[in-house]
Amino acid sequence: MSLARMFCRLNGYLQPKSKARAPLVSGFIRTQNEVRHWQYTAPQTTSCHWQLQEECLELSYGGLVMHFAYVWLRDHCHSASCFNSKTNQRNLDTANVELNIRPANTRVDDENIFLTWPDGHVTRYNLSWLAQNSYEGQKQNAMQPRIIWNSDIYTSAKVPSANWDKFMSCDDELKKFLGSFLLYGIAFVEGVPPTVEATETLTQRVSLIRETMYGKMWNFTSDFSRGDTAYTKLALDRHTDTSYFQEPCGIQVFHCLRHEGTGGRTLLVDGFYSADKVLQKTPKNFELLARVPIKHEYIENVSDHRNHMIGIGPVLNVYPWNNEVYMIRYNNYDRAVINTIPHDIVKRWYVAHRELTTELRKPENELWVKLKPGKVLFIDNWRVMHGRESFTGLRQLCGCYLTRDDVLNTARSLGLQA
Ligand SMILES: C[N+](C)(C)CCCC[C@H](N)C(=O)O
Ligand SMILES: O=C(O)CCC(=O)C(=O)O
Ligand SMILES: [Fe+2]
Repeated sequence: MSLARMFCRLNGYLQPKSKARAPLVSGFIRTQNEVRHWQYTAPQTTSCHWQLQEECLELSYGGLVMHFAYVWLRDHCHSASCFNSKTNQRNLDTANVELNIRPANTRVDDENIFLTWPDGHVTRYNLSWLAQNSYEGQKQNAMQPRIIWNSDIYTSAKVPSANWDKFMSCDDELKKFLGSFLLYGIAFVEGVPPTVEATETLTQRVSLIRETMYGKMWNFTSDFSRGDTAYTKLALDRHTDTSYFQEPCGIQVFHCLRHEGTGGRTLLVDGFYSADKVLQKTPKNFELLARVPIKHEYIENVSDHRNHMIGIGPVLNVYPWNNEVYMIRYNNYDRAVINTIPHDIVKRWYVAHRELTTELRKPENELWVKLKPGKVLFIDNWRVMHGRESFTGLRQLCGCYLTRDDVLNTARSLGLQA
């Protein structure tokens, strides 16, 4: 199949199937149930048929017809000399594999297929392993299960908060917490002691903390101690943080330790939900937001703090192979001068940006919460936008950023798909 056709196929399956899908979940982002439906299940039968074709091995097993390129098969040999099963690393030098290699001999037993290569080396492939790792068995499983939400969807899901004691002592509580975090992009823990230390202890159960120029744990008020509007009492419109990093921080944690005054509620908006709306309504605007590179910038010059950060990338970051949005950079405060695209595209980009903003600002998409001492909020900063209402009085907010890979690692170690 040509590469162009492959992308066509992938994109085809991303097209919103407006009639077929459940109304409250996304078309291009599949729901947990749909994913379950697609997941590879263990074969009912062990019978296997194979055929050596010109370029590949055709294998039919467990209800799947699969194709494996010979060079792929040689590269994926897990014999002791080709693969170190202690480190799970490849020993074989792929560059030494003859690109047109073909097996000289083939045999099967109940669970395996054995290929003998021209130099006499024998590879054993477990049939279930092949099925699980085949393109045909894997392709529909590539997306992260997630439920995109507006305020109603999230509220009626009644996602329970985790409880501090259980969270710290019981892996199952952590697993439930991370499960809902992965699905919704936000999750809460309640009953946490209102201190920076407890907040740090809590987050370290989930991940390594990502240290930035704001420090490791931060604890701030409206004292303008840093050159950023976050350190004032002003309202902040919905945004993602650290859009000025080449890799924006994956997760943000907030714990309001104190507030003696009014206002200061936190606003949360699922960016993936709005991106999906743009994709459904005006695909060409989605395309512009996904292709036009935009700079974000953080220039700070106060007392000891001298920082100049630049991050460049589209507002909607999509995987090129399936067009799935995996990260949004949306911060109108920190967006830098646009000088890398010609004026006619600039105008079209503003139109697209306006459509996304209109979606993000629809009141039905806004989830408002008042953070209180004891209630810790985790936000997927690649997906869910946050903002705040202006406030009066003393308000102290602590928190940190987390490294995304470590959060996902913890989720996987507990048996979640991440
Ligand atoms: C969270 N903390 C107060 C430490 C930093 C705030 C960073 C604010 C910046 N404008 C941004 O959106 O990234
Ligand atoms: O004060 C708040 O609630 C949040 C401010 C903010 O956007 C941030 O610190 O990233
Ligand atoms: Fe922020």
